[in-house]
Amino acid sequence: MVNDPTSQAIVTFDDVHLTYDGAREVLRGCDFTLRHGDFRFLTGPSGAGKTSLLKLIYAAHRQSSGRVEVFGHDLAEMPTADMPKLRRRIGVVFQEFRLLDHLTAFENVALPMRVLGISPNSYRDDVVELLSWVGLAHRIDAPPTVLSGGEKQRVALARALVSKPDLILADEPTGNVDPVMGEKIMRLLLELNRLGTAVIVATHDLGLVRGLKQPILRLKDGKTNLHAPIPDEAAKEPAE
Ligand SMILES: Nc1ncnc2c1ncn2[C@@H]1O[C@H](COP(=O)(O)OP(=O)(O)OP(=O)(O)O)[C@@H](O)[C@H]1O
Repeated sequence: MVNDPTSQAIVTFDDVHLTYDGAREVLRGCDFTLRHGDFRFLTGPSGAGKTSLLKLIYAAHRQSSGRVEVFGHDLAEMPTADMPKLRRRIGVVFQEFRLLDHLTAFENVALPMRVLGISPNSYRDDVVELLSWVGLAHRIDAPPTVLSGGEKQRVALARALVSKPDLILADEPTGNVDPVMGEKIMRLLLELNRLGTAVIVATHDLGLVRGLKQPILRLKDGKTNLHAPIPDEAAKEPAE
C-alpha cells in the first residue's frame, strides 16, 4: 500500500468544533476523512452548517477547536503565506459566485490561470470548451451584470474547474439552474471524480442525490455521519 494514491487523505476532520461570535456552536465534534477519488454529498437542514464546513476546508474560516487537515497540512499550523498555494488545488463554487463584474465570462473563467501567470495559449481552448459545456458558448463575452443567476452559477462552476483542481467544493451548485442543467452539472462533477478529483457537493436537493449512488455525509446537530447512497426508489433522507 506504500504510495497507493487511493489511500491518501485529502481532508481530515478530527473533533472539529465551530462557534460563531463566541455564542452559537454550529459544528460540535465533526469527524470524517475524504480520500483521493472520494465523492460525498453533504446534506443537512438549512442552517446545519454545510457552508461553514466547506469554508473550514478552504481556510476561509478557522475552527474553534479540533483539527482540520487538507492535503496533509494541519491548517491551524499553516502560515498564512502558504494558503494561496493550498487554495490553488481546490476548486470552489460558493453560493455567492464571486464573479468580477468588469470582466467577461471568458475572463472570469480564465482568471485563476491568469493569476498563476500561465500563458493564455495554454488555457484558451479549455476555457472555451468549459463554457460551451455549461451551455454558455453564446455568452462568452458577456459580463456577469447581464447574466441570469443560473448563468452566473455556471460561469462560477467553469472557473472552479479550469485549473483542474485536486479537490472540488461545490455549495448548492444546482441551486439556480433548471433540473436538466442540474443533472448535467452533477454528471460533470461525477465524471471529474471518476478521473480522480475528490468532490464534496453540499445540497438540499435530495431528488438529485437520489439515484446518483454516492455516499452522503449528513450534517445534523453539529455532527457528521456517513451514509450509504440513497437507492433510486427512496426519496427520503437517510435515517440516523
Ligand atoms: N460568518 C458568520 N457569522 C455568524 N454566524 C454565521 C456566519 N456564517 C454562518 N453563520 C450561522 O451559522 C449557521 C450555519 O450556517 P451555514 O450557512 O453554514 O448553514 P448551511 O447548512 O450551509 O445552510 P443553508 O443550507 O441554508 O445554506 C447559521 O445559523 C448561520 O446563521
